[in-house]
Amino acid sequence: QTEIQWWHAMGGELGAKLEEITKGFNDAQDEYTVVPSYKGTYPETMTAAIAAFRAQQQPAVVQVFEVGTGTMMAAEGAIVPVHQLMADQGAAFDPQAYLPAVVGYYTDTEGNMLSLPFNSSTPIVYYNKTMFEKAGLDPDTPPETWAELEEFSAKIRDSGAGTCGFTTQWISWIQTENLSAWHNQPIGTEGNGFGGLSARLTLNGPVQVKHWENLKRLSDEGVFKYGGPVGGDNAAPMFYSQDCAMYMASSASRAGVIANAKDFEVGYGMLPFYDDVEGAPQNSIIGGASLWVLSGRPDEEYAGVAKFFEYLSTPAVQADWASFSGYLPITQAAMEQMADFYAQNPGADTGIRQITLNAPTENSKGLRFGNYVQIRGIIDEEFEQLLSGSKDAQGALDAVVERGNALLEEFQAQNQ
Ligand SMILES: O=P(O)(O)OC[C@H](O)CO
Repeated sequence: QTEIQWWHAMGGELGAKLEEITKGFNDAQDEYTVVPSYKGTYPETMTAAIAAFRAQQQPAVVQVFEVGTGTMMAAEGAIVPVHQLMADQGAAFDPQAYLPAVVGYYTDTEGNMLSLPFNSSTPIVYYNKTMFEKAGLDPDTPPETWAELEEFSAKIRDSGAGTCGFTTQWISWIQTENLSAWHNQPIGTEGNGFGGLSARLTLNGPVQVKHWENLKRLSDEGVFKYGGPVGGDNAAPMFYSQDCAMYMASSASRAGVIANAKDFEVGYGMLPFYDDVEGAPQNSIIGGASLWVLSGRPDEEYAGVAKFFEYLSTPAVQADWASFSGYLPITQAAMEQMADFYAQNPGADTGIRQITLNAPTENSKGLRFGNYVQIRGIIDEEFEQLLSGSKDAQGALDAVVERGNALLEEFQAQNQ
């Protein structure tokens, strides 16, 4: 038997489901055993894989979050492009089967898909219907705009239903990148980096500045509670404990929310928007991750990886994973299989409706920048400067642009 190492970043309920899916493949044939290993957060998993590659101890497959795509695409000798792997191994692979928002993200400028889409998400609003009722709010109506979100938060706090209006995961992904796409604002030049390595950040525009200013004010007022850097791991507990009535998080936080919302009913809503921004709401962008194949492993492992990827791409596996997790159905076929599930689980389709709300523009089809994992770290650092009062919103976002652009220049110089 050939063992195939798969490093991933899925913890909790998602990790358990990933192992169950892998077992399904291992049990169905006897040539290969895929061994999944949890390596921590997305940035930790990516860093571990890069270090392992340098030490020639890399796994065959690694799960890399969507914002690592620019860096992975540039690492030409280190990766085996998925379209090439599947062709070399004579495996079935149809990039056209994937939804356009997904294909575009993982395809190079020649139209080749370089990694295998596996888990695509988008951020949504989870809200506590039980707290809404206590506050005299309609439990079936989530806030549509930021003004409503503030109004609802005031009612939650004034009525004593909760101490905090809302919290959020990922200041970078949700409150900066998606905020921008949702309001049809660019975050960088060259179509948010899709046009090439000369792209530079522009995420210090008036809409982003106004939004960060609001988050600072709401934080000072106690309406918003910050969940911490990177994914904002402290946010979920504040929602589960019913301190905060609303929680902006990945659609794939659904599995965790269902498991932890023991004493209350959960509602689902789209991200709020500013109704004075023309073109909002536009569409949100994907998050999550894809599977990259690393070079330098024995040939027999690649034959097994191709078989495993065929299995992961079947509509049944995709639909099972998406229904359980809240990740989006990433192929047309999986989406069709999920029609009954969506009909029986109101709100579970919020993410897919939001990401397809309008045809994507240059500002809302995603982003592709090198060194972006580090740039996300800068976004977190500057947001904390804002919260502590050391900088105002304009100053913090200007600093993100200046420091981020230095990293983009460095990346361009190294990869041209
Ligand atoms: O938690 P996920 O898998 O939906 O991913 C969230 C972000 O996209 C990570 O960059």
